[in-house]
Amino acid sequence: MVPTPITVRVPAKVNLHLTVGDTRADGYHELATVFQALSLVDEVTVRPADQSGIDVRGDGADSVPTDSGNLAWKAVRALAERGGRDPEEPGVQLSIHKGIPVAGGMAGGSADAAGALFGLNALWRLEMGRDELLDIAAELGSDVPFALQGGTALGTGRGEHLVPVLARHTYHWVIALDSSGLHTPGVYGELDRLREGTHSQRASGAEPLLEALTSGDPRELAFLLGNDLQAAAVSLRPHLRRTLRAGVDAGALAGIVSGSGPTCAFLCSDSEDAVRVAAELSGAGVCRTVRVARGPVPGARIVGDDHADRPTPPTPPQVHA
Ligand SMILES: C[C@](O)(CO)[C@H](O)COP(=O)(O)OP(=O)(O)OC[C@H]1O[C@@H](n2ccc(N)nc2=O)[C@H](O)[C@@H]1O
Ligand SMILES: Nc1ncnc2c1ncn2[C@@H]1O[C@H](COP(=O)(O)OP(=O)(O)OP(=O)(O)O)[C@@H](O)[C@H]1O
Repeated sequence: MVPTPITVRVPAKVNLHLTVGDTRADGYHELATVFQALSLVDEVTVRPADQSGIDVRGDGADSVPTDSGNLAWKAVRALAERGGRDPEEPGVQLSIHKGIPVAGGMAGGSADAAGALFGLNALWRLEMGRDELLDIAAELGSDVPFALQGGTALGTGRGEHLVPVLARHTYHWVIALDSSGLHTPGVYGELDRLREGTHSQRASGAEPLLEALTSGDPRELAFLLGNDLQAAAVSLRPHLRRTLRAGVDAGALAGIVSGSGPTCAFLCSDSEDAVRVAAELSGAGVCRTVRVARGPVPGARIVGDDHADRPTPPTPPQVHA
């Protein structure tokens, strides 16, 4: 019997808090970050095929590689290696539908890699558990483990060590997409450059923000959003200053550059406010387009299968019950 294709939905992320520490010997920066998964998603479909291939549709699809440079294809190879399979025998067709902006600082490539891992684990019946998938994910990129896990989580190391944060409340966001992407290593490099010879300001610890997440009051959270990479993204794209101001002028509680940017995320009081802010921001001419999103949402999950097929982990430790 030919296995049916499996489609996995995977969320974008925003860093509610991101402290960038020193550069490590391996070239990565030590991070302390709080991720939140948003309802802006990519869908990754995996199906057996005579010849392996990748097709990409949706927003920004033209700038996504369809060869071995695609992070989702690297995930196929990594999973095959770990599972003792030949990824070409039989082949795999990966179909990616992009809803997450490409090179936007919302971990779109990481989401696709997580989707490929999760989908193929099911398609190939490898039955790898959560920890093994997270381990492979971390080898692929710093943001990939969070795309698998979703929700809200504290990330340390280079961002790959996760502790889930229990956030019972839903937050409403407006996402402003820029006309072209930013290269993540370039943004870290710009931060290093800005910091050279200065005692630059670093975001303070994440504890107050974790505290605010337990209250569920978006006003408390808005006050504590912070991203060390924002200064670097704004330095590379000075017009982001105007975008950030326009979102707040439109009625958002606060605006922040998402990760390495250039996407900006605006926290709003409630869903109605988010729709109002999105409409006004869209008319302000400061970004390519806007989206409304909510968070937190779950990590990678098979479409049409909300309960089964997720590797069931032992309950992980949680910050702030
Ligand atoms: C900006 C964030 O999205 C915040 O969550 C992430 O730190 C980036 O994660 P990512 O895109 O998965 O990054 P990776 O693929 O692991 O690394 C890409 C490049 O970003 C820089 N990088 C990334 C993570 C980190 N902790 N320090 C770094 O300096 C390095 O130059 C690295 O070569
Ligand atoms: N599946 C993929 N989707 C998007 N881009 C990909 C993918 N695979 C490889 N890439 C390449 O990676 C680059 C960064 O893409 P991505 O959308 O992951 O950036 P990002 O969201 O800023 O990443 P992050 O927030 O994790 O730093 C793109 O310019 C593209 O060339």
